[in-house]
Amino acid sequence: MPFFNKKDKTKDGDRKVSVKDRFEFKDVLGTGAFSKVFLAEYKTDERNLVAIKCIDKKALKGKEESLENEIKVLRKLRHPNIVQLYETYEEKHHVYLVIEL
Ligand SMILES: Nc1ncnc2c1ncn2[C@@H]1O[C@H](COP(=O)(O)OP(=O)(O)OP(=O)(O)O)[C@@H](O)[C@H]1O
Repeated sequence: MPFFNKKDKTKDGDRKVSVKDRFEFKDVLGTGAFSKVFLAEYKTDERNLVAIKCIDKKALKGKEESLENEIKVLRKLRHPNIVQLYETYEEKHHVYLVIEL
């Protein structure tokens, strides 16, 4: 499932960087139908807080295309009233959307 673009496939040497390498997860901000949303902090910049939507791939089954479309649209949107999608990560069991707080 190509949920992330080339720019997001950050490599640290030969190892793909995981979302937990880059962010410290804090409180739960809310829950959605397929996801849990966490407050998180970039490990490299402690002042930089984001929301990370953690989507369970199992719960998503059959609706992957809708998520791909949502990601495509969110990547293009730039509007003061719409939270910006910064990065996406895909791991074995989850897709992570790093979103403006
Ligand atoms: N960028 C954000 N900043 C702060 N809180 C957020 C943010 N995104 C989501 N939340 C919180 O997490 C809750 C769930 O968000 P989510 O986007 O998953 O809702 P949903 O659209 O119902 O979910 P789903 O896409 O799984 O159907 C929201 O109601 C809100 O409280």
